[in-house]
Amino acid sequence: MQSITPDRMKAIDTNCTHLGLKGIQLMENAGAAIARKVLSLDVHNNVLIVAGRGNNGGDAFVAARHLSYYDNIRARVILAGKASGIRTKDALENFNLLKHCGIKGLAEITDSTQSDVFQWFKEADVIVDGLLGTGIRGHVREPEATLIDAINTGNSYVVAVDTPSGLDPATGKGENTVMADTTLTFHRMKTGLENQGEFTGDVEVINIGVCRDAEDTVNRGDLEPLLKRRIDSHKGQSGRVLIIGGGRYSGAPALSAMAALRTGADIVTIASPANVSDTIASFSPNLIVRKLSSEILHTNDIEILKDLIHAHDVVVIGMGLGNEETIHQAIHQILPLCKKVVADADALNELQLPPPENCEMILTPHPGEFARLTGKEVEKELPARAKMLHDFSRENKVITILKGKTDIISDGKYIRQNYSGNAGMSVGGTGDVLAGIVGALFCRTDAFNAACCGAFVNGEAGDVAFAKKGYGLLATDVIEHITDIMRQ
Ligand SMILES: NC(=O)C1=CN([C@@H]2O[C@H](COP(=O)(O)OP(=O)(O)OC[C@H]3O[C@@H](n4cnc5c(N)ncnc54)[C@H](O)[C@@H]3O)[C@@H](O)[C@H]2O)[C@@H](O)CC1
Ligand SMILES: [K+]
Repeated sequence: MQSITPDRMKAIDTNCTHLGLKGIQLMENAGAAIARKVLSLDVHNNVLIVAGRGNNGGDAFVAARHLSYYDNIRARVILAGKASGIRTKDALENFNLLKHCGIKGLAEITDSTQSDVFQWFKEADVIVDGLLGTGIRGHVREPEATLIDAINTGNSYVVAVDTPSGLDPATGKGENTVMADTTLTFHRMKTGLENQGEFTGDVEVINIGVCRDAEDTVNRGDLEPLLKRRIDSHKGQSGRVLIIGGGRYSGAPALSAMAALRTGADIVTIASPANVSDTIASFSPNLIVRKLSSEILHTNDIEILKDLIHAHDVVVIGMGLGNEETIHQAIHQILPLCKKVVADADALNELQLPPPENCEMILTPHPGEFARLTGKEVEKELPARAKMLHDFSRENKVITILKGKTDIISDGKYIRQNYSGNAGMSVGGTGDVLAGIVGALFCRTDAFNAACCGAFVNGEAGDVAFAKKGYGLLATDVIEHITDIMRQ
């Protein structure tokens, strides 16, 4: 089973909420599993539950409630800080229930002078460590630091909730960290727990009932980290996208550019052949257009394009270019100059794969284009289609979004599906919109995440547009609703 980062786990948790599985349900399963683990130990008459003010503490409160059912167990709870400081609704609800559970002792610790309470550490057969989980940030502060020392000082058996408190669950590094005998981590192994050792003890992965779709499909939890922006960020920091398109058509690159702007890119430039550049510029005052020398994309323009490529983070190439040998030659010379590329439409013709070294490439084919790329008919059934996409992406070292009723995205390692979108989006131009969205996101995150979230945002914006316009929706309507999805 593959390990995941704490950030990925957070995205999966949030996706669960959006699918209708509440965090408090997962918390109940997590806490009940901790209690079962305590009950399985040979000696468990005195159990001390040490809880923080986040959801890791919430899991610990649930465990305390489950343990309080047994007359032969003296379950006592120490909260790090004051009850008024409990930060999440789920944790607070579970804390409040403890009043009704006959808990044998409940203390709120703010400093190390509460010596009578510290006696509880010495009396405990088992300590449940629910101080800090995947929400830990920076060096451990008080009162958690003192409580971690107290846990480590005694001879009790220590069960860590999700991760030993103090450990960085992404890297496995820890300074002031609980030394657990066993760690029960939830849903999947975390990257920082893989090398089970002095902090973690044995690590068990516990199923807490996460729905499959929270992990296998793209949802809000994947997108949310991309919506945050530093208040002091300045122009350019949120992404500079260069669109290379147009010549045969003028609308396509403009749609990509507007979509990239609405997705939050700071600077979007269109480099387009001379015959269409004025037309493209006339579509909107928001567009910056660089006129190229010829009527089609040509190798003569490579020097101009080289400077433009260096001045942007991501190149989105292909929309409306046309399908001629001169254009293919130009594209072959352009791609080695790029670090990050989204290749769509005409750039998918005669494309040489794998991409040049140091060029990360996202492809956005529809089934017809994908059939041309692979030289094979596209599988009709979803699992076979997904495998085909996975194998293609792995062999060619690209990230691919195969557009369809269900979009499938793969980087050759993982496969994800996107359910957002609707039949109204079969209208022309929505593919150009998708490429622009993906380009803007690719400035801010890794290629696979940009591809997944791009497909999701495009489909969600299309769904809002469909609710208003039905089958009359246009690609420009999808663009208008990108901001509904990209708002926090
Ligand atoms: N739906 C969910 O989100 C679920 C979360 N679960 C649990 O929730 C945990 C994550 O919960 P949270 O995101 O609330 O985070 P945590 O409970 O891990 O930690 C957040 C709390 O710790 C404090 N804190 C952070 N860094 C600190 C430091 N360096 N020193 C002292 N205090 C610090 C914060 O101020 C906050 O009060 C997981 O590890 C798991 O145990 C489970 O209940 C399953 C479901
Ligand atoms: K913990």
